[in-house]
Amino acid sequence: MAVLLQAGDIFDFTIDVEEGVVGGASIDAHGTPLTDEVLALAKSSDAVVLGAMGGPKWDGLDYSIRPERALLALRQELGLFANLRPVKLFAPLAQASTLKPEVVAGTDLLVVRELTGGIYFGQPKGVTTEPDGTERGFNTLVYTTPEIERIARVAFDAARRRRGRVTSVDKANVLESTELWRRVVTRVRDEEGYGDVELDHVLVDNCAMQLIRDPRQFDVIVTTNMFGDILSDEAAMLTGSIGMLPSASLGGKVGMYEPVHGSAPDITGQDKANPLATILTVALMLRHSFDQGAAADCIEQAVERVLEAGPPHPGHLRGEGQRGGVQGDGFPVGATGAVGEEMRKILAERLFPVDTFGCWLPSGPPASGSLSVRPQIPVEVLDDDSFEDIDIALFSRARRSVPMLVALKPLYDAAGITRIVVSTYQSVSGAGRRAMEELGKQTAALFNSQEVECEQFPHQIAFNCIPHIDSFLPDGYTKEGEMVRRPARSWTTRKFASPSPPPPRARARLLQPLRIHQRRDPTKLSAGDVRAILRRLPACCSRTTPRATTTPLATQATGRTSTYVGRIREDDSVENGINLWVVADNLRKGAALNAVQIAEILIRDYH
Ligand SMILES: NC(=O)c1ccc[n+]([C@@H]2O[C@H](COP(=O)([O-])OP(=O)(O)OC[C@H]3O[C@@H](n4cnc5c(N)ncnc54)[C@H](O)[C@@H]3O)[C@@H](O)[C@H]2O)c1
Ligand SMILES: CC(C)[C@H](C(=O)O)[C@@H](O)C(=O)O
Repeated sequence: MAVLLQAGDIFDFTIDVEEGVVGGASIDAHGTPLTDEVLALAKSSDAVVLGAMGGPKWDGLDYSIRPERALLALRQELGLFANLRPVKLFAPLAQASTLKPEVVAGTDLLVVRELTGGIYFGQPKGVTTEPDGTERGFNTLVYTTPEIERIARVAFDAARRRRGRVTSVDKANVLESTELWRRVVTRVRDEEGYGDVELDHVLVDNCAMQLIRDPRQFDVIVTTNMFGDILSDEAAMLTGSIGMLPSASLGGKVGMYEPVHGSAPDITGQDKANPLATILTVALMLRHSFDQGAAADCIEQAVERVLEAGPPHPGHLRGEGQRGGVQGDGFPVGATGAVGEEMRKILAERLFPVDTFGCWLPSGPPASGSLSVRPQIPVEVLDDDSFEDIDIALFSRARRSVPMLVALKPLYDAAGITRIVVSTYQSVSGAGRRAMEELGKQTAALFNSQEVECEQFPHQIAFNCIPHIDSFLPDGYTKEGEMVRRPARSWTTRKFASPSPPPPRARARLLQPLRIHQRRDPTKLSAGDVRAILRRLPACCSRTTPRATTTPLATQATGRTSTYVGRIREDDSVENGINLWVVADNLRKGAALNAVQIAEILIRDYH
């Protein structure tokens, strides 16, 4: 949901989301895996995203009311006969597969699985008892020509958009129904104008072997319901984890989008499940059902960049919960402060590859209850010996200039900048946890008509804006102003102007909007040029608002890693001037993430 909402934010679309309960949760609540209401809701939607269902709790139930029946019923009721399962190795995960990297490198195939026929739905089926007491279980593998024709067309059409090659997988040497499958697929190719698509037939047992021998030989694999189920789980391991595989079930009016994996009951509640298959499934939905190809591309690129930034340990990808990369310890310093807390969250989110985490405090014992991390991690006081046997120590101070420079660097590279005039509006969070607590206390006091107490700030900060931050330097500027100027100066040898007016401390809790007047020389950039340059940055670095007049808001950036840039205008008060409005999460982007990203680069490039 968070990915969907954020994609909507960036690409300016809204998708109304309603949730329905299916599978085990529905059995528990309503005694049936799929209620009429939820089926009607699915039918009246434009698309359905399905979470996995099933688990040992319901395994003893009669087949007709098992959780998985909901899935099969939805597929059948929605007419979703074509299940597309793209199997693409993200390059950073070549090492994550249990197969050799040189075998899996370049894997990019599509399994087109027939989804509403075959042995899953064939009649008769069941378990009967013979007169002598012997039990007899049976299912029927049945396919009709129309069922095979329509899935063959899907495969040929898909191959035309890819590398033009279809491998049809069957068991025609033994099973009559799949001998029919082979004949019909060949006829569709020859008689329906798909002569440009290369077709070959492979027996399923051979295909299972070929997939792990040389996956690059495959482009599109089209196969029956059960073979598709099995081969796609096998193919998942080419990508490093079953937690990487999305799927789209198509064919009816409403598309359904399902990660390939199941409910992973063996890792329930352990915070180890890989969410990327579901995230990539949302991308497929945006592409196929909502014509939002750009948003889908952006999500897929974001996944790739996350994997590039810090290759997670293969075990963690597969849900084994190990961490690797650096066989040692990682310690954030000052980890109980606001920045430290944010840094710990980021380390966990990005599966930062170290064996163990600990936290250092610059001095004194941790205040009781100040560490709310789960799982509990050790906190030590920093001393002269602290760095012994430590692989990575993360230090961070809030850098007001970081978000600003994210936006300015590409403009500097493209056209040069001679002068920047900055007005920064900074949040209380930049002054640390105690300052944020003071804001909370003062706000509560004011609402209760009580006197406010000022300890962290020289003046009341709640419902106020203090027009300077930090102490004054002899030249009349503040230390905080210097913190904006200094990094910008070191970034380029050119001269930068002083912040003007002096940066005020605003009462917003978390965010740090920066307003930049920028003049550059010698190349002239229009507002459109600037927008185009910033749009080319990866979404995880910077986002421009969809319309020229939209101003990014503090609330938009809260908890996000991007720098948001909007209201890009030409400034006619100076030659070649540009005005930008830049917003970022002060703690996350300006302070905590930076140190973590630097550590990730160190591990990636130098470890
Ligand atoms: N679409 C669905 O709803 C769906 C699909 C497959 C299985 N199932 C159901 O799920 C239950 C468990 O089935 P299973 O164990 O055979 O298959 P599974 O896919 O749930 O798990 C197989 C293995 O892969 C791991 N795994 C699965 N998803 C993962 C993820 N996102 N990240 C990391 N590791 C992951 C699991 O921990 C497990 O070790 C069964 O009840 C089955 O019917 C549901
Ligand atoms: C849970 C089960 C019914 C389902 C299937 O066999 O289709 C699953 O394995 C899948 O791959 O989606």
